[in-house]
Amino acid sequence: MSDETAHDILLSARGLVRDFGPFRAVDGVDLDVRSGTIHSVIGPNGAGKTTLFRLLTGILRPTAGSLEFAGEQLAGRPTHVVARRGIVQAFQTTSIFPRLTAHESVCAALVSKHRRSRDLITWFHRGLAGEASQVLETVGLSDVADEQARALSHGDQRALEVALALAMSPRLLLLDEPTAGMSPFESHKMVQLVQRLAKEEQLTVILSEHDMDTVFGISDRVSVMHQGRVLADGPAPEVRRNADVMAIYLGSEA
Ligand SMILES: Nc1ncnc2c1ncn2[C@@H]1O[C@H](COP(=O)(O)OP(=O)(O)OP(=O)(O)O)[C@@H](O)[C@H]1O
Repeated sequence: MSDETAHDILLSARGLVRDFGPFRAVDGVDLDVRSGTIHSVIGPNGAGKTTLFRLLTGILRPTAGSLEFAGEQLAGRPTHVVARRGIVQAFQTTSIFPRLTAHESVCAALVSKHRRSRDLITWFHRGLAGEASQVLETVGLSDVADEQARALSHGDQRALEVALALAMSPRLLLLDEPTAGMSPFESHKMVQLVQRLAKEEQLTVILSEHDMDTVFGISDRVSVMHQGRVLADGPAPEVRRNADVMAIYLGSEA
């Protein structure tokens, strides 16, 4: 990767604000996310991370502020437009189609991307089937492609959620606590998957995560939120040494 590419800013938020009635959950957030990097947003419970993600994906409209993505202003645009531009969040969606197999689930996501009905003509279906298999291979689920989503292990269900997001061909993938509830082995696999997506698929990733070993093991850059604001922001090793950050975590984490 050239120096120039490494420093391309893919997403740039300025002064993002989100109020819920009189309460300001996100309070003037500036965020620059560089292309091809893994950027973590951390902070104690209630810091505003999930609300920030909802602003980035268009689920929530900002009360104020701007959001530029790949040179286009996206603040306030609806979520399907934001997704089509390339910002996609992996959600816990496997419960929606518990009886579909992993492969059928990804096919369904691809159908929705291609905006076709489920009654597909055969050639198109074959194309989708191949594409779905590739996506499952990318996330390491080829072996369980024909298992029902509800029968997969927790770790594999979370990998399937990533697969469903990848089916939308994102440029920027958002992951909210991707290792939550996982065993150490499953967490390790998820971390490897995220790293592979960034390196081999040239994806940019924003993730929110409570496990600090995961955060500092995986991230290029880290933004620390506290009470709706970004308190610290920079390369991961720098943020780790930041005394204010340490104080927040020592003060808030049990
Ligand atoms: N729809 C809403 N209506 C009112 N208040 C909300 C709403 N959504 C979030 N909040 C409040 O905004 C604050 C930030 O919440 P948010 O979920 O963004 O924090 P978080 O950093 O993601 O926390 P956690 O790590 O616990 O998920 C919290 O005080 C929360 O109660």
